[in-house]
Amino acid sequence: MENGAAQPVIVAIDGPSGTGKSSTSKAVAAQLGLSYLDTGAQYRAITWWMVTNGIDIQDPSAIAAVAGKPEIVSGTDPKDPTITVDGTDVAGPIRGQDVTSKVSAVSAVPEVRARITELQRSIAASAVTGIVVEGRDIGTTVLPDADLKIFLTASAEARAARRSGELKGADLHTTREALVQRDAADSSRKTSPLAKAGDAVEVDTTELTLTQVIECVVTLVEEKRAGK
Ligand SMILES: Nc1ncnc2c1ncn2[C@@H]1O[C@H](COP(=O)(O)OP(=O)(O)O)[C@@H](O)[C@H]1O
Ligand SMILES: Nc1ccn([C@@H]2O[C@H](COP(=O)(O)OP(=O)(O)O)[C@@H](O)[C@H]2O)c(=O)n1
Repeated sequence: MENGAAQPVIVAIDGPSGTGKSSTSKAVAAQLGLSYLDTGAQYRAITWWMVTNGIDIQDPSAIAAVAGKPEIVSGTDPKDPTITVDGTDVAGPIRGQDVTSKVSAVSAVPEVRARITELQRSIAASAVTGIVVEGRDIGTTVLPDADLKIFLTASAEARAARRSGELKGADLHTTREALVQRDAADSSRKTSPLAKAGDAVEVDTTELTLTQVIECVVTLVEEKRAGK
């Protein structure tokens, strides 16, 4: 389109846990009038369903056999993102320790990834003004043609401190160990591991405030839109 009629803009934000993906993505999307998709919430939601239905998390073939069953719906308003499974609001339970400790095993199963990836692509394709999609494999696998790809990083210490702050004073060492372990599992799985796309812009957020990270990403999106 020419003369200012904006094309939908697709922004992929990837990175390990606690680098600021969710906070940054929501703020950038709200500021720019874009939709927002938290793909981690979708993997957490399918994990919640597996746990609730007594599926053996150690058995990839058992997970694969039922991967198509739960209906996962994501609300993409950055000011009020929602997530339901078969009509039940699971926004609270998916953040619990039980789901967090099992999500890497469930999300490593190729049938789970195929199902969720298809859902993510259809949500992105239907975003009228565009969308900010955050996760682990968005730039590499889900939306390889995204207009802008960002890869957020931060030291394990900074990420653990941020997370234990959220978990109301959870032990820093335990939080750090769990986080590093989950990153290792996510980075080493065979199917679309956590990885930086070759054409992604890497932003180390260790020494940046959240406001600085948001400003940085908004500027990058605006530069892209201006055709720089
Ligand atoms: N640059 C930053 N500096 C300090 N705290 C941050 C920064 N970015 C995010 N946070 C805080 O760290 C926590 C984790 O951020 P979040 O956006 O959920 O990360 P992710 O989605 O990558 O796991 C949140 O409490 C958030 O407010
Ligand atoms: N695109 C994605 C997003 C999340 N995930 C999985 O989902 C888990 C939870 O993601 P999340 O974004 O909610 O995690 P946090 O960064 O919030 O801790 C990750 O640890 C991955 O196992 C994935 O495999 N691919």
